[in-house]
Amino acid sequence: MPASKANAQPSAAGGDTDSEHIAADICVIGAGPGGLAVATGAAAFGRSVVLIERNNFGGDVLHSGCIPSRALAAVANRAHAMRSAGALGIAAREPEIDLRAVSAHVAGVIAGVAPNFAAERFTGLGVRVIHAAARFINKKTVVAGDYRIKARRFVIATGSAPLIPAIPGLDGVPYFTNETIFTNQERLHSLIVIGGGSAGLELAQTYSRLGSRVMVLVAGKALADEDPELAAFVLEQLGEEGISIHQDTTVDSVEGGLGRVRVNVSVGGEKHVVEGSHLLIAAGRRPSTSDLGLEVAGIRYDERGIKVDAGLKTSNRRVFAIGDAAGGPSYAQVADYHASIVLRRALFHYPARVDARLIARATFTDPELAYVGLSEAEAVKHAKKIGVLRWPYRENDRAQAERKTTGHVKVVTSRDGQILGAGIVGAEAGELIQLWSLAIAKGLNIKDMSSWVAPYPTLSEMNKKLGYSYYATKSASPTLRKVINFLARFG
Ligand SMILES: Cc1cc2nc3c(=O)[nH]c(=O)nc-3n(C[C@H](O)[C@H](O)[C@H](O)COP(=O)(O)OP(=O)(O)OC[C@H]3O[C@@H](n4cnc5c(N)ncnc54)[C@H](O)[C@@H]3O)c2cc1C
Ligand SMILES: NC(=O)c1ccc[n+]([C@@H]2O[C@H](COP(=O)([O-])OP(=O)(O)OC[C@H]3O[C@@H](n4cnc5c(N)ncnc54)[C@H](O)[C@@H]3O)[C@@H](O)[C@H]2O)c1
Repeated sequence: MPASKANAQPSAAGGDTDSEHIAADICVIGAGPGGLAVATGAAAFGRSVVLIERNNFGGDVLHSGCIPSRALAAVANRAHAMRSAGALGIAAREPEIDLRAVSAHVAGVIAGVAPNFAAERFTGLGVRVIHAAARFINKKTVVAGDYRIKARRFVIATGSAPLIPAIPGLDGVPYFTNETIFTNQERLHSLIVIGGGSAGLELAQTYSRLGSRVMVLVAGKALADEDPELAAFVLEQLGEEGISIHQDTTVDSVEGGLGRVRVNVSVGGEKHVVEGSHLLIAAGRRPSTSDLGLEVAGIRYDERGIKVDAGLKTSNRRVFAIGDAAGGPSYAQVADYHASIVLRRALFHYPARVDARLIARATFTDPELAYVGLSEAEAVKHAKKIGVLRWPYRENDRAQAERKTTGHVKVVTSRDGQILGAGIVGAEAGELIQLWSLAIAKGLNIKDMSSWVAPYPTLSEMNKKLGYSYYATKSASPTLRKVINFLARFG
């Protein structure tokens, strides 16, 4: 998109006594990871950018998602390490947890990360920042506070909010969501979690390790979007830690009050009551699309999000939608990836399209669960014959040294070895998956995965050894297969 000289900086066009008129190349609505990445990229290429945020810069990532959940989990995991230190020869002990200090730690981490998301950082790049709620008033104009913005392109990056299921009685019972739980300083004696996705299970394990008795209620299967073979490791570990996970459970109603919650459920036609002191709703997301004036802007949407094509264009050709607002998988890296596509399209007219196979994801339970590319079930549809390779953590020397032997690496290939998908469940899975992300992005063959030298002893060696094990699957001789598999351990 060419930036006319007149538009090199957002300009006050005047003409209306009540509001300032601004003309810009790009107007971004929402300052979460998606919106900020678009604003940064467009400003870096000299485009005039208006960025509108109605709340805090940083969106869910900084205030109510990724960062506070990792910070709180860090405390919980340290507490768990103290309780389970016996295996390493250190006297195990029950940690004394000061929840006020924990809360200060979480706030401190947010404060430490906040400068990366601060409004001043973006004004410094030449972005014009408006603190107000944005709304379209026609197909070409957005109003925000006292401003009317006309732009060549608009980018909706308004994210999502917790989905609160229509459960009878819920209105009358206090509950946490991700927007409130991270500022909690109260001891949660027993926590009922409704929802068995990433958010529900990460928080279930965190609170369990902080000392709460935790029960998880799930409408279907827990971690239903993940490879069941890998998810089973996570569910088993949570079970071993005393978290009760009730799958295929219908929540009929909720009753009670502060410190005393009763959830009436049905499982296979039988009625049960689950009681706890507190309730957390982690039942999915609702895209933030209301009050945006999408109808007057001619932008189609439904309850899952704004409708976009593979290039993230909405039904209004001037407007893109990205990240959680555009439905699809809800991850910060998706919002960021979407931003890169919009930038290529809007700035360079490059016909970039979303390729879902490239998006790696990780659930940060212990063990972590990470995946990239096609699942085994999807791969079967994609390629007539597939190969599945596995490498267990217990065969890795570093995993043995650190007593982190739970889990395995699993890779799905085409018949000729093209890497179609990879999943890892175990320690540092979110880090280890990244090599496979690169392999898939670059179209590598599984044979390439044995052509590099890894430092010893590292967990990353598992990725390489799995590459070697491919040769064993190709050998017709059972003896040779055994030899290759044996040698792979030393490769
Ligand atoms: C508990 C939890 C943990 C998570 N952990 C992870 C994780 O570890 N890794 C990961 O990748 N993802 C994680 N996510 C998901 C991740 O937070 C989201 O996918 C990501 O924040 C989406 O980014 P976004 O830019 O689309 O929207 P958001 O981050 O939601 O930002 C949208 C912004 O738009 C603003 N806005 C909305 N409407 C308007 C309006 N009308 N006018 C002006 N501004 C507006 C909002 O105030 C907000 O600041 C987690 C989510 C939850 C709930
Ligand atoms: N590590 C990460 O990257 C990370 C961490 C947390 C959240 N997230 C993202 O944030 C989003 C929100 O996470 P989430 O776990 O809330 O959503 P989700 O959609 O992944 O899971 C929702 C869960 O709630 C259950 N559920 C829904 N309604 C229910 C009801 N009435 N009764 C019982 N169970 C019910 C579903 O069966 C499912 O298990 C997800 O899309 C996820 O990708 C990512």
